[in-house]
Amino acid sequence: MTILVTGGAGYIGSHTVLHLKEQGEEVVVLDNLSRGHLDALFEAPFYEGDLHDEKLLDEIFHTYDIDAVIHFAASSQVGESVEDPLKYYENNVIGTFHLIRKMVQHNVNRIVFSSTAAIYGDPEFIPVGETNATIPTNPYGETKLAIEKMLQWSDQAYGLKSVSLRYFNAAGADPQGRIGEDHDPETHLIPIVLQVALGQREQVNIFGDDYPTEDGTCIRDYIHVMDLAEAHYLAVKKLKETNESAVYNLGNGQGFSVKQVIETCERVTGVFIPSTVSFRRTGDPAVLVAASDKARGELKWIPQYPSLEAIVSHAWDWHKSYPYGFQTKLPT
Ligand SMILES: NC(=O)c1ccc[n+]([C@@H]2O[C@H](COP(=O)([O-])OP(=O)(O)OC[C@H]3O[C@@H](n4cnc5c(N)ncnc54)[C@H](O)[C@@H]3O)[C@@H](O)[C@H]2O)c1
Ligand SMILES: O=c1ccn([C@@H]2O[C@H](COP(=O)(O)OP(=O)(O)O[C@H]3O[C@H](CO)[C@@H](O)[C@H](O)[C@H]3O)[C@@H](O)[C@H]2O)c(=O)[nH]1
Repeated sequence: MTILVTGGAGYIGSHTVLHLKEQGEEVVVLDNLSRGHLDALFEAPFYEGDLHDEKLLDEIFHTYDIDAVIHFAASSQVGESVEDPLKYYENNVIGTFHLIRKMVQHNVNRIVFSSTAAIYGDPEFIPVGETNATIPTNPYGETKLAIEKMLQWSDQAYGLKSVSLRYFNAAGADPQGRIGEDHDPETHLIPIVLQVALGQREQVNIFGDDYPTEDGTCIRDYIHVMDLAEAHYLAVKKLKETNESAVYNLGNGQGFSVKQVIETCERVTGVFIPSTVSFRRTGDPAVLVAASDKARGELKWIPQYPSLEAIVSHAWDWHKSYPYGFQTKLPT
């Protein structure tokens, strides 16, 4: 297959590109490098450009016979989306609109879309199944939900088949240490805690300890980035086999509080992690834990690295080798 990966120089995208290449698939990458890194890419044809650039999309779809698109390119920070919602509507909703319009015009009719647990908002039932109500608590989740709906209507109208993968919290790194998570600024919990372990930050700021959870801090379901990569591969194959649209949650089904994540990082790194408690971050739901039985059953998806220790330990290996990101690999 030839697969166009948008956002393929980003964190989850680059791990998926690596996995697809290892499975022998052809990959073409489109990324505007606003958050991605050339160093994260493995020998794939690369277009530096934007989803909004329809001429560039025409060029890609003319040049390659694309079997499917895996669409990661987006803005994806919950806090930023609350502060600047229009950025999220522009980059996520309008950006995807251009992509879908060009796919329809060029008769490319399979897409795997990066959706998110954030579309559920503060779920009534835990673990959250795909049929739970979708009431986002932040603009980021709203834009992802709008895209899911755009995809559903595009299936009905144009026969565009999609799999929306609602992932919970991506974490970890390539177990062989070739690539990892490099965001500047970093906003995700695990890399921030590891930056404290590396001595790059003085402490972790815990966003609220007055949530209705056992220790008062937010609970999330952390899923290894390579397990997400495999789920994308399985989703593309399923789309090709069945030609049916679907929606799947992707998580481990186990929740960890912010404090438990910090404790796990202390165990893995052997370093004491100082922390302080501040106000809640607006838009954060208290608990997000996935029911992923549907993906396990229909995609035959079996996460290989479900333990938080393994996830943190792969992330730690990468951060130790590249303490300030891709530009700073230390000699081994
Ligand atoms: N990280 C998570 O925990 C998580 C969880 C659920 C869903 N997601 C979704 O998964 C996807 C990937 O997330 P990530 O953590 O790898 O993010 P990331 O920021 O590392 O990757 C996104 C990539 O898309 C590129 N990009 C952004 N806007 C673009 C545009 N308009 N045109 C071209 N390229 C553009 C960026 O340069 C970056 O390389 C996103 O859609 C995100 O919403 C992430
Ligand atoms: O310095 C920090 C950073 C985070 N947190 C907390 O840690 C948890 C995890 O936060 P973070 O790593 O920023 O992830 P989320 O905000 O849960 O969002 C991630 O996970 C979502 C799915 O659950 C995705 O949709 C988003 O794209 C992705 O960024 C949250 O409770 C935060 O409040 C802190 O307490 N301190």
